[in-house]
Amino acid sequence: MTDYMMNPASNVLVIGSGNFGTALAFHLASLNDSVRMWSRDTKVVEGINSNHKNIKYLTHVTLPDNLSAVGPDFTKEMFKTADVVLMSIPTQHLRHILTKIKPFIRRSHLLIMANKGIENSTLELPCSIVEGCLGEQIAHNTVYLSGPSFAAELVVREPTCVTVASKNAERSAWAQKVFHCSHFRVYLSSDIIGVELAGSIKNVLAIASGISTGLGYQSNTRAALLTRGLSEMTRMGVKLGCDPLTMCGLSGVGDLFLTCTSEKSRNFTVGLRLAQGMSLEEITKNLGSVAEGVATTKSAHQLCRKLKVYSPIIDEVYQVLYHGKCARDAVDDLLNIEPLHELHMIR
Ligand SMILES: NC(=O)c1ccc[n+]([C@@H]2O[C@H](COP(=O)([O-])OP(=O)(O)OC[C@H]3O[C@@H](n4cnc5c(N)ncnc54)[C@H](O)[C@@H]3O)[C@@H](O)[C@H]2O)c1
Ligand SMILES: O=P(O)(O)OC[C@H](O)CO
Repeated sequence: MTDYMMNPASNVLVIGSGNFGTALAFHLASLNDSVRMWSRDTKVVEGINSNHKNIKYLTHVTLPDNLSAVGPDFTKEMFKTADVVLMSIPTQHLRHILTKIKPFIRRSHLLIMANKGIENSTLELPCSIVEGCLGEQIAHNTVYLSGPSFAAELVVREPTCVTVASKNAERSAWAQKVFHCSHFRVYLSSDIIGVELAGSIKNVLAIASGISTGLGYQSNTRAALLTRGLSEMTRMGVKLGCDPLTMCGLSGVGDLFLTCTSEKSRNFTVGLRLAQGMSLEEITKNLGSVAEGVATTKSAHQLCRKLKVYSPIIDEVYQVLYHGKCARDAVDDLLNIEPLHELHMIR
């Protein structure tokens, strides 16, 4: 029997000390032997090690004694002592960081990716970026985590259910053990692309939902927007060979409901503020944290053109974000499209 099966507690290295990295590190520290968080910012590292606080993200949370910080350099030692390496870096920067840590990654590491998004320069999901940077074997063993999980709720131990997807069932089971506790449940999937695509596109739809709310539209409109958005996501998934049922899971409708209905969502907040007349530049500058949907909108719009997928909502969000289209005109144009058969181009 493999070591981790005998003793599920592990030494964890979390790369990325933002909201989600900090929340996951906090959770993992309660279940595992030791957790180290890597940050590119020396002051964040010092704050965690001297005061048990992250001075930039989730600043109110007191971090436990078995959680320490490392960085800004990467060293061989950090990886040698880790069983689990969890990445929580914004998708547009993932390739750069993976290239840096490549010499230190071993096959024995349980590598978990927690980011959501589609890379602008390549239109690739994180799973393709991992394969391109670290090779087929490591990609085969990597686990992708997604689902409805606000960082701020994880740190108050709100019951949360997520999905992990991997080509390697044993690694998924390991990840399940590493995270599992009474308030954090991990479901399994083998549809990596479906899980990652859903987690990326829901952020674009959350911007749309924020715009709709900001313009004063109410619950009927939101329900229609989410459902028609789900169709766009599903059409993309089907073209990419995913199981359409993945879109009904935690990483699909689960995260779609969460993110499109709450002001706790940064993507929803971006849409809300756009509708209130703020510029995208001003919004992203003041957010203090990444809203992946902003960059993903550009990639999703291009990907739909490439795949020849009908995507009216994604396209309108793209026009608002990148071509200065008035948000109200975008909603009017969506309301004026000719209704098709409801499941048009999905089946
Ligand atoms: N916050 C959440 O509730 C949540 C939940 C689920 C998934 N996610 C996903 O997790 C990922 C990270 O989100 P977050 O909320 O932690 O973002 P964040 O903006 O709070 O933090 C991002 C972290 O990445 C670091 N970073 C940014 N650019 C970098 C670069 N070029 N090199 C190295 N480090 C860099 C920042 O310093 C920061 O520590 C995103 O893909 C997000 O969609 C977030
Ligand atoms: O704050 P958001 O919009 O980035 O959403 C965070 C998570 O993705 C929710 O599952």
